[in-house]
Amino acid sequence: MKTVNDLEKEIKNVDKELTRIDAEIAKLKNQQRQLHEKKTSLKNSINKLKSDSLASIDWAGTSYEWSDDVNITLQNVFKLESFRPHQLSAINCTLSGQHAIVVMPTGAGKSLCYQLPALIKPGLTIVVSPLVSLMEDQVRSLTKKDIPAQLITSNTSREDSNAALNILKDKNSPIKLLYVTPERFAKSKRFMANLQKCFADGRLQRIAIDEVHCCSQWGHDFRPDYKFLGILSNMFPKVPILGLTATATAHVLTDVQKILNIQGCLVIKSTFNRPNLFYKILEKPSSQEECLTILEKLIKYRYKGESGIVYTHSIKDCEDIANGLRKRGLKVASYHANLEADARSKVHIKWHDKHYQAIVATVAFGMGIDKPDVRFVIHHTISKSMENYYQESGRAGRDGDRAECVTLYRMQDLFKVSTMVFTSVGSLDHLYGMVKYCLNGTLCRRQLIAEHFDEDWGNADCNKMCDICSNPNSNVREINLESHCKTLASIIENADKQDTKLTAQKILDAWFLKGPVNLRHKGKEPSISRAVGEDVIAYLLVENYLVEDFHFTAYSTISYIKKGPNIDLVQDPDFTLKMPVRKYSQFEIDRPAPIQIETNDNNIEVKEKTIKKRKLMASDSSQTKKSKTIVIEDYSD
Ligand SMILES: Nc1ncnc2c1ncn2[C@@H]1O[C@H](COP(=O)(O)OP(=O)(O)OP(=O)(O)O)[C@@H](O)[C@H]1O
Repeated sequence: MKTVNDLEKEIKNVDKELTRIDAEIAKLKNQQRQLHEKKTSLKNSINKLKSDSLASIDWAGTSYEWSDDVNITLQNVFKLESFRPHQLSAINCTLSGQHAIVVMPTGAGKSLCYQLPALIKPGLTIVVSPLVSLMEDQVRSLTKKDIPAQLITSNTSREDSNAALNILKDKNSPIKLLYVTPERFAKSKRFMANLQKCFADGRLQRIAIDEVHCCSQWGHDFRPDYKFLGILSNMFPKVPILGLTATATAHVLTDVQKILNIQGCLVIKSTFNRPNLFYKILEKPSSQEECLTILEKLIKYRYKGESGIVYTHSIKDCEDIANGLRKRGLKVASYHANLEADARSKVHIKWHDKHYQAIVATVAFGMGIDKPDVRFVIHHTISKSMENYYQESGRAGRDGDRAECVTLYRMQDLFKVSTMVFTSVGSLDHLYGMVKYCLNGTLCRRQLIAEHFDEDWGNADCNKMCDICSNPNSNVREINLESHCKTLASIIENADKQDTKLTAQKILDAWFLKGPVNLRHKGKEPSISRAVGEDVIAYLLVENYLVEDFHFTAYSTISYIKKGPNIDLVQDPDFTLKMPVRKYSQFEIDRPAPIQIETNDNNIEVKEKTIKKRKLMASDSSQTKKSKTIVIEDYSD
């Protein structure tokens, strides 16, 4: 008979064995993980090789069997003289029946890559597009060119929708492009059945998927219904898929190919630099009235007679600002998600036709704004990421002429946005990327955008088209942050002891010896201005010396500030941290903006529009001299 001791000994041995097995399992799991990683990396390498081998083909050639037709269609139907970079490659590739993803910046001309091929061969091109306004715009502009195009949206009447669905079945239908939302694939069995019929009849020529990054959760605009599009490549073999996006991060592109099941396809990517856009950060005043004055002056004087967009953070802001500007005599309209689809369409059209000078919008006014002459995009509040900022500001200057992207920044807006986005994974990092762009006072703004897209543009690529490069001689003052960090940490610790949470404003108050006496810093008032103090707090947040701590109340979310993981570094005697102090460069909000783009060699690339204006000016002898000067400041408007 075994004793308790014997049994306990046995348990110990079993435990030992279990520990050994656990260790073995952990080791095997680790090996398994490594093998999975290796497999993924090998698959990626195969896809990359496939993609590279496709890329080695001369897609921009002009000796394809369809090349003559392509050229004639470009000139006679689209009334365009020549292709923009990568358009011809995308067209030849998709006409060859290859899957491809085209990555071009906003306004670079992605639509032509599927609109033109649609006219070259018989059959129908399906265009998947996420937004009704985008589809309406495109169908409107195609119809103007006598290109037969149709759309089916949730706003389409039952009758029109039936007619549109019949296009898929009708072998004699003249329609060349049919625009649908991704929801149509996911939710309408009738649509899918008709599409299968279209394929069986050999009429399904191509599937173009606009804003294809919406497939990926890593993209900035994930739409669950886009995932459903993954079935298309198997369901319709040999029908080329052409994905188009302005989102270029490698992660998103790989993910999109995987979801659409077109790994190893040709990826055509152009640079993201938009040389005609001038980037500028303006200091945002604290009161709405002062903000309105800035917007009023910009729209009335700097952008006199020009079209633009003012992006706002919320529907309330959007309405308030639009009303405020209207009271100041400006022709503007608001655009946001609470407006009926019909009202939104009307606003869009009236803006397009210059009845409204500017649209004051939330980000609901988004993809597919096909207005080439947008001369300004003003962000009244910062975007939630650099990716979003690039897309939103990129709606300016699609015609290639100079346009301006102005962002009004102040620290408080960081919290307006963070309290709205913090629940989604990675959103704070994205927002802090945007804040870094605004806080930057030394690096070319274009360079910061380039880094975001894994590109490298030298200063020459900017040509003084940002507020930093256009003002290169300003002396940059740096301030040491070590003692400020310590002060801010002690303010937070002191409040903690009193069970009080501090917002950034309260910390600023305590730091500048304002607000409740018990929370105030015990030392001297800092030698910097409160505006620089705001930048210091924002800087320490984005660099993880401070962190936001979100709390819900019944009506809102509050962002309190706590010490961050890096704050302990301050204890190290060798610790140093410097922040360049921003200096706002001169920017005349009440005089017309320049209208030309400078080239590398400091000559002026006089745009067609400028030449026309110059000709007008030359007829007035008193102006003739001015028209010949090198730095052209055009105030003729
Ligand atoms: N080859 C070309 N020559 C001159 N203009 C062109 C050419 N291709 C396109 N465009 C014009 O450029 C403008 C922008 O084109 P498009 O709407 O296709 O851009 P996009 O890349 O699709 O932008 P987004 O990402 O916002 O959808 C349009 O006004 C279009 O007519």
